[in-house]
Amino acid sequence: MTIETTPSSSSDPEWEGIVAGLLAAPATVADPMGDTPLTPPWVKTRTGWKARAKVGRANSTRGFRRWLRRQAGEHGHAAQTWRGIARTALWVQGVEGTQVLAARHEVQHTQRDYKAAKWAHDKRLIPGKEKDKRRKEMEKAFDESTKALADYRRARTEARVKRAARATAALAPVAATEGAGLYFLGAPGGILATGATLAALALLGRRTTAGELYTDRDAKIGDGDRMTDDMIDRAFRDAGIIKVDQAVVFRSPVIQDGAAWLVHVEVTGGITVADVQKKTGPLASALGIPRHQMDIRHEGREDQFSLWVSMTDPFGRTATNPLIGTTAKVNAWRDGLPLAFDKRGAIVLATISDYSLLVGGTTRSGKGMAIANILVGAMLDPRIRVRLFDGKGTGEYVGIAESLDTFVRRNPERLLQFLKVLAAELERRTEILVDLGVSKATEDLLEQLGGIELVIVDELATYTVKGGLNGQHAEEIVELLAQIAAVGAAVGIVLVLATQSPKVDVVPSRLRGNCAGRWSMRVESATASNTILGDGAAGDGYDSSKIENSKGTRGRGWLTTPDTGFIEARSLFVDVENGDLRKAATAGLELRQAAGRAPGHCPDPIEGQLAAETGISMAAGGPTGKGTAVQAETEPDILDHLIKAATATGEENLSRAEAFAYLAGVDDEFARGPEEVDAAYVTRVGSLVKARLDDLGVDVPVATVQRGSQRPRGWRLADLLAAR
Ligand SMILES: Nc1ncnc2c1ncn2[C@@H]1O[C@H](COP(=O)(O)OP(=O)(O)OP(=O)(O)O)[C@@H](O)[C@H]1O
Repeated sequence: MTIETTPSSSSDPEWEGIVAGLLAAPATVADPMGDTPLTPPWVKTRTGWKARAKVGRANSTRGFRRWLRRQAGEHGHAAQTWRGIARTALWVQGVEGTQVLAARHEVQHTQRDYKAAKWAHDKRLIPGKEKDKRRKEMEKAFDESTKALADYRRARTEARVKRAARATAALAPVAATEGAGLYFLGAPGGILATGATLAALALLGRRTTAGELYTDRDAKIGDGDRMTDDMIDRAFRDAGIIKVDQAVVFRSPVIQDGAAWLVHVEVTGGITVADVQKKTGPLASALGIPRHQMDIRHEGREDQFSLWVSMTDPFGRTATNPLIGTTAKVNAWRDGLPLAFDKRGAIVLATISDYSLLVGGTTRSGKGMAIANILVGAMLDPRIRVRLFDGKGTGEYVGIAESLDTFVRRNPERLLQFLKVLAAELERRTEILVDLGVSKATEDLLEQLGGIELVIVDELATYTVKGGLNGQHAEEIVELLAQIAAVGAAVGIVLVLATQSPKVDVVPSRLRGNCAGRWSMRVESATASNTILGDGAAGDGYDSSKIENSKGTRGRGWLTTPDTGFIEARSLFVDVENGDLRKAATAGLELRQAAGRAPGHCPDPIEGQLAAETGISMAAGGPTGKGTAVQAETEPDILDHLIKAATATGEENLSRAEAFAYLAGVDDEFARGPEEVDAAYVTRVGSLVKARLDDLGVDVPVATVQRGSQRPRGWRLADLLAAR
């Protein structure tokens, strides 16, 4: 099973619209002087405008978020405006206040001196000469006090005049703007003018008290900022990916990809993409976003990659499996089955041609959904024989049993019998390839090999735990699963194994190692995550225990294959409860009927062999149709006997002699009487078979079969099954 991703753009109607617009756009107008701006013509088409509007909307949202964040600090616009008002008030106040204060202080001082001189002068019994002196001192102090008072009054008046002038200078433009606004535009004009005044005040207050101007040099994408070369360089340094003397080389400008940013970069100095991927966590925090909003994708060279950063949670949405509602055939071998979507919204396709897949996750993490996606796709490729072993044993898949080539519920013994037959089938197919001189099945060889075998085992723990139910088969089951997983895909036999107990006793490392596709949904611990993804994966940052436990994260997980490496993905949605899976199964059954391959109604070497060995075929859920490996209540009729006998021959047909011999063993009526001669016996038993078939209301055409050099008459297995 190979996992590939296809850009969702191929299925994105918007993108298709853009491409259509591009094709429909008029040819570029000649520009011999090369002086018109380089604007691709599609930009001016309807779809072009729509795309620009989308980008514009995203930018406005970002701008608003950035503005909101700025408001919280001292660079906020409200803080700026207050500072502007305070600064203007301070300017209007001016420095004259100090002079007024000094003059007032002088007045108080001189008045105190005058009072002291007057008191000294007014004393009695002072000799005349001294009295004169004191009078002169008193008069001098009085003059000084009067002068100081005059100076103070002058300073005060001067200060008032200057303040009034400055206040007028400050208020006049405000009043003029406000007046003009109201006069010319009425209330909206008044609002506009107020806005202008506030903007002017914000401009005056744009420096903080420490003199700093607002700068977004340290801003992060998470702060609502646009991604820039500078920001990426800084983030790489902060995350410790590059050193001070190293730089990130930009192979493209930073472009906007819907609600995300995309840039193609190169790292130097021996750093590889793997090194960068291991630092995803620190890099994401340097950019101020959760790590699942960032995607680093290898691009050809070891040092080149694309960096994609989303403003929103890429897995915060569900995406429905695009095959829901389809009844047309799909080519699972060549095109793949839609399984999940990745961070960039591309559909992840699983092509049933290269690897087996192991899916793990705790209960309610979305394993069932992963299997539902595989089933939906597999149903629509009638070349696939879908064989489902449900270890949970619930009724989950009973509704689609009719469309399954094998359906068995919770029966380790049957799985073991099945795997033994499948291992023999694997050998048979390998021999065919060896004879043809090829190492791997191709699409052209599929028919010759016997189609594609897709074996789904849901809840491995039922089958692989030694101490579990029928634990005596566990060792053999694990060994056979591991062998088939290792080489099966090359001959068209693919396993999908799911477990909700990612422990080594459920998934031994040998089994995991042979499943090259691994998908771990949310698990409880890093060890459990490693049990699915491989040792050391959690240490490298691929850890499914870090996926949050919430409804919105169901179906999310880490997926790894040799083609994609580790990618984070969320399974596509199949509304099982509302019958999506059933609809796909019905469509699948119709496709199989049309191709003469309906489960239980066509030769099936594996179930045929098992029926011969055990007496029960589990095609379409077995005799009960519910996946229980027990014989149906009713007695087998003539048709059952003939089908069983035809399957047992291994020739896919049955001669009359073989049929009579078989029937004689199961029903006394068909036994030869002691006196009966050959001709009489053949005539009697031949008529009896016909009568029994007539009783059933079926008509099985008689065919010639090859037995050595003889060509006796008999029946084909396909005809018998069709009659059934
Ligand atoms: N990709 C997805 N998108 C939306 N919903 C999902 C997705 N995957 C799973 N869910 C929802 O999560 C729930 C659990 O999913 P599911 O039954 O597949 O989990 P599980 O691991 O198989 O659980 P259990 O072990 O109990 O069977 C279901 O209701 C399903 O609808």
